[in-house]
Amino acid sequence: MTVSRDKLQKARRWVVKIGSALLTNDGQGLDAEAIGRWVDQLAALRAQGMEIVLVSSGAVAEGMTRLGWLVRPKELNRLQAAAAVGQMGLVQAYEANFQRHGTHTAQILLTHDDLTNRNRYLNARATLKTLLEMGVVPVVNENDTVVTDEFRFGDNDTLAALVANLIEADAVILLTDQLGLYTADPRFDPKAELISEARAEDESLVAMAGDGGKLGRGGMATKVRAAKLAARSGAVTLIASGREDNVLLRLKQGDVLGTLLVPERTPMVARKQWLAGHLQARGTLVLDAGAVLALTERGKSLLPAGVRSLSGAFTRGEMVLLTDEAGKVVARGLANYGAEDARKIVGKPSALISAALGYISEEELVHRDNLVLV
Ligand SMILES: Nc1ncnc2c1ncn2[C@@H]1O[C@H](COP(=O)(O)OP(=O)(O)O)[C@@H](O)[C@H]1O
Ligand SMILES: N[C@@H](CCC(=O)OP(=O)(O)O)C(=O)O
Repeated sequence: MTVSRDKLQKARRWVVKIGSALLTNDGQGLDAEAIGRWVDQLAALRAQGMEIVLVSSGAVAEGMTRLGWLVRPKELNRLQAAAAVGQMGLVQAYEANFQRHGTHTAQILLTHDDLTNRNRYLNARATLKTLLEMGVVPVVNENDTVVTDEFRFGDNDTLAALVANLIEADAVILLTDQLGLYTADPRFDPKAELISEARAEDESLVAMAGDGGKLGRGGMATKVRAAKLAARSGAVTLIASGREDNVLLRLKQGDVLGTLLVPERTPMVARKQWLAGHLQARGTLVLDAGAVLALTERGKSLLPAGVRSLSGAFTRGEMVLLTDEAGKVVARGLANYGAEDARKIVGKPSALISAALGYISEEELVHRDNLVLV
């Protein structure tokens, strides 16, 4: 197994996207049996301790089937109406199948606006992370009812990548109707060859990736672009056929399937750069001298014991500044506890967290992986 495949295998948080082309069996309505098989695999991955966010297309296609429309309408309002009808079928299918495994699902409908507006972005992030903590599988789609041409993702490959950025997923799995990315569109070029691995930022991929089929929106072009977006926060992207037997389980086992697109920098470096540049700090933790040294010299996580005081109104998962006692910022990082709970545990040894709060999430207040030195 290559080093990069190993990264995919070790990844704990996956965003799995199932495209229209695959879900709707070429316009014959939702492929109920296939959905059942993907859900079985996702439930098995969850049972192995993985966190899964599902991004599912298919609302417009399923709506068209339910309404008896044979041709995809051009008018936005009719497309939106079809999506609203079809979304019911989509969530019913996932809910019923996950119920067989005793797993709850949650419907999340997002627009481009939701991910550019700071408050909505943070709320979407906190909700998704809370659902994952509770063992729920979020089922995400674009909120087709309210989007306008300027503010739509348009394709769910982009949405999947932005969701991966949002929740710092380790990998994005794009399931489609081809075995992966070929050197040219295999529908038109019989000599096209499957690419097993490439850099997500490799510009030559753009020329190879063509448009989608009659149901899908973006084809491989949007998948290649999505891989580049996902790479910003360190996620690897895997494009594979959802029709391969047990494709998700085999990927997790390390089987070499599909096309893997890896960030140029190591995922951890990319993720830290993303953290550093992207999120606005919502609070400040003042560290004692020992904690400053542990972070800056020894590469450690921040424990509650090393914090003298804190300010701000941050919630779990939000960015905080870490300063020394003179007020100099030494690092930025994502807090494992919200301000209210953090106040109850600062200065205390980790062994006392559970007594102070009645629960324990993590023994670190800010984990090393979520921390960037300034
Ligand atoms: N270089 C390429 N390699 C593989 N498939 C390609 C390539 N260029 C274009 N395609 C087309 O992209 C389609 C998949 O994208 P799309 O139809 O949007 O599906 P989805 O709904 O799964 O996103 C394939 O059916 C294929 O014909
Ligand atoms: N929101 C749309 C999905 C758009 C779409 O088809 O995306 P894709 O599967 O990436 O080609 C729907 O549910 O129909």
